[in-house]
Amino acid sequence: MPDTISLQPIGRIHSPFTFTTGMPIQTVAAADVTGHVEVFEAFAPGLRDIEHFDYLILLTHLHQASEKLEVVPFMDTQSHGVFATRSPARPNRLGLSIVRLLRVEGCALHFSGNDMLDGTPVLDIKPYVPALDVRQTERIGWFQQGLQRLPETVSDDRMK
Ligand SMILES: C[S@@+](CC[C@H](N)C(=O)[O-])C[C@H]1O[C@@H](n2cnc3c(N)ncnc32)[C@H](O)[C@@H]1O
Repeated sequence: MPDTISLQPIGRIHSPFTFTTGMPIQTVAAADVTGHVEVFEAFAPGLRDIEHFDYLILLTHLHQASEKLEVVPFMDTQSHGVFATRSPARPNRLGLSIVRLLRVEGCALHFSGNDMLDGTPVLDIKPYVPALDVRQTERIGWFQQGLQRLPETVSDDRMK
């Protein structure tokens, strides 16, 4: 296995958020906040048929985050191992945002549900398919309590 893997962004996020402080922490809590993915021209053929999906999974590089192994998540006051959280500060700084596709204009994918900074590099886009992506589960760890905070929690700069 290689020690490092180099990835090429396929696009970038256009978002109203230029600072992490005060912005939404998850797309599900920011359903009214719009943005768009600018897909770079070289990747345009990969967009064929994408307009037939309501939701997309955006895999992003949260480029302004730091890399941590233990964090106090936005929705908790206790520290957790980063892999038990959705913290942006993590090895490789990968983000996963499920967004609602509003319309496609050329290489621009307009969406609602936005928890990404302006300029966030996009590494991949996948269609969200409930039959593949949804599981019923009761065991959600510390989120069992933490999710109660989701509606009123916004980001701060602790992940820098
Ligand atoms: C908690 S993460 C969740 C991201 C994604 N929904 C996930 O679960 O992987 C969302 C937060 O990441 C931070 N963030 C968003 N875009 C970023 C970027 N490009 N660089 C650094 N931090 C970013 C903001 O603090 C935002 O509130």
